[in-house]
This record gives sequence, structure tokens and C-alpha cells, in this order.
Amino acid sequence: MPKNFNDTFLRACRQEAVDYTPVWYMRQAGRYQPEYRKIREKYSFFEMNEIPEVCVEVTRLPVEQLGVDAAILFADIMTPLKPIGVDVDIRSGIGPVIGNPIRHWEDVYRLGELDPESHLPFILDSIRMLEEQLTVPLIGFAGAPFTLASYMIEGGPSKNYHQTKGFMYAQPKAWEALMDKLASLTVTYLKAQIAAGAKAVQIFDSWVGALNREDYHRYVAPVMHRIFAEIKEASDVPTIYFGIGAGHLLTEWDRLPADVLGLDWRTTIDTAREELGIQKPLQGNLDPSLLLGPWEMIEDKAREILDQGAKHSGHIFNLGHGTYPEVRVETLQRLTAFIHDYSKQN
Ligand SMILES: Cc1c2[nH]c(c1CCC(=O)O)Cc1[nH]c(c(CCC(=O)O)c1C)Cc1[nH]c(c(CCC(=O)O)c1C)Cc1[nH]c(c(C)c1CCC(=O)O)C2
Repeated sequence: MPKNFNDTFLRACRQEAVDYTPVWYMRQAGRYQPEYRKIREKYSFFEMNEIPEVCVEVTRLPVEQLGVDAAILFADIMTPLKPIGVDVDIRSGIGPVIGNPIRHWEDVYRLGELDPESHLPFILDSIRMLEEQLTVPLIGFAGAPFTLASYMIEGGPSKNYHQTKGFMYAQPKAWEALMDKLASLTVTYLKAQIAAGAKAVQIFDSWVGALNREDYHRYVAPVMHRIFAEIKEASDVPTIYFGIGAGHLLTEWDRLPADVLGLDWRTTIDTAREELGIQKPLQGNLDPSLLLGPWEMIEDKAREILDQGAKHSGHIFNLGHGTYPEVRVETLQRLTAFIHDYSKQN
């Protein structure tokens, strides 16, 4: 680990004292960066992912360009599904598209088991290289079972997840088996990332907000509990749980052995703390669309989020979802500097 290592992000995850509010951005490596677009012209998404030199360069770029306090591994939530038999492609502007969607219980039983060292050596090599080079913590990540299953069942992005939920209601045994397999994969994958050098891990459950509280409790919470408990048992790296439109699930999430909860822009930090009584560290939550508005609006909102975050220990600034291709690099540079300067003074 380099000498000038900045652990502000990790300290905030543990609710320890910090000199300023740390910040990183979901999808901080991506098409809003001219350098990314240039590399992407030459390679497919998975080629970029599978060549460690490229993966390392793309992971480092936003740290150097924006001055953020954490790096997130350049990969996708779909990356570990390819080796277990999911025929997935990432299409620009669309997202993951699956050639062999799950329709019957047989499709669930056909899924293989992940062996990170032999299936994904490029990911672990990239993490080891980054661990030597980075002066900020590297966040490893994985998709949560519900969100992975939604792509595997729908065959691609969806608006209402009705096939996923239909499968869950109509074939509960197959659903449970699918959740179990994906939970094991997530634990195995994250443990391997931690062993290779990831300093924190985030689990993306982007689409789980499609479920009501009762269904979340019944069909998803048990596996999420198992995942966080098994990671906690194996290591002391902070774990972060994030989803979109999931404010109604926050009190359920609060009961999981996850360390940090990620908020989208629909739930303010004040609401989470004062109305829902959440004591865990919180990450978020500027609406990424606001980055397309005038600077004064961005600054006002960032100040409001920082003020709310500062009332309690444990706030990591982030967006409420990933940044968009239309966002200017300069906007994120200015926002990062503002967050650091403002939170140092307050
Ligand atoms: C649901 C989900 C996916 N992928 C991911 C999630 C969870 C977070 C979220 O909700 O956004 C997570 C993800 N995807 C990517 C990262 C890398 C790290 C980072 O945040 O910088 C991470 C953490 C790279 C990526 N993943 C993807 C890109 C764009 C790929 C390209 O260059 O075409 C990147 C940089 C593709 C992808 N992959 C997925 C989507 C919805 C898309 C975007 C489609 C598009 O707008 O083109 C599935």
C-alpha cells in the first residue's frame, strides 16, 4: 500500500472521525469521459474488462481526473455470470442483454458454480495491480441476487420486472434455488476480490425496489442476510448495500448485517435518520440528472446533502445512481472540489 494512502472513505464507512466528507461517484468510469470513449471504440465492454492493463487504466482514470476518495473496480454486475453459463453481452446505451434467459426450473439447475481464480483471473490480477498503484481504497462489487435474476429472467433491462416477479410467485422453489445459487456466487466472488486487495465491497441491488416490503422480506431478505453475514465472518472490510427507489425497504435493510446503506435521491438523509431511525453510515445521494442543470442548483443541493450528512457520523457523498454519458467531466471535478472544501470548513 503506498505511503500517502488516503483512508478517509474507509473511516467514514466505520463512522470514525474524518477531516472532510469523502466522495466517489457510481459509474465514475464511463462514457462521459472522452478517454473512456476512445478506449471503448477499440474494445467491447467485456474485452476492456478482461485485459488487466485496460481495466486498471479505466479504474484509475476518474481517481486522477476527479480527485475522488475511492476507486471502484471497472467491471459489471454481469461479469461473474458469464462463467456460470449465462450468455450475456453489454450493448452501449441498452445494458446487459441475455441470449439464454431463464424460463424453467431446469434453467436454474443448469447454472454452474463460480471459481474466481480460474474463471476470472483477469479481475483478480487487475485488483492486485490496482492495490499496488492506488492511493485511495479500491471498492470491489457484485450484483445482488434479485437484480442479477431480473436480467437473467427478463433477458435484458425491464420497466416493471413482471417476468421476474411472475417467476418468483409461480415457481417459489426454483426462485429459492436461484437466489441461493446467486448468493453463493456473490459471496465467493466478493471474498476473492477482498483477498486480492479490495478494501470495501458494494452490493448493487438496483432493481429490488420493484418489490413491496412484504415480498422483499419473504423472497429476498434471507439471502441478503446470508451474504452480508458470510462476508462479515470472513473479513472486516466495510460492506455497502445500494438500490434505487428502495426507500420503502430501508428499515428492512437496516436489520441486515450490512455496514453502509446507499440512498437514491428520493429519500433524504434527514428522512432516513429522523423518520426511519437509521443509525448506520449513509452513502449518497445527489440526483445524477441534476448534474445536467446549472451549477448553482448543483451546489445548493450538494450543500444541503452535506449539511444533512454532517448531523451524524458516517456520511459518504455519492450520486443517487450512476452518472450519465451527457455529464461534463468539468462538472464532476468542480463538484468534488466543492464537497471537499465545504465539508472541511463545516
Ligand atoms: C444495473 C447495473 C448494471 N451494471 C451495474 C449495475 C448496478 C448499478 C446501476 O444500477 O447502475 C454496475 C456497474 N457497471 C459498471 C460499473 C463500473 C464501475 C463504475 O461505477 O465506474 C459498475 C459498478 C460499468 C459499466 N456498465 C455498463 C457501462 C457502459 C458500457 C459501455 O461503454 O457501453 C459501464 C461503464 C453497461 C451497463 N451495465 C448495466 C447497465 C444498466 C449498463 C448501462 C447501459 C448503458 O447506459 O449503456 C447493468
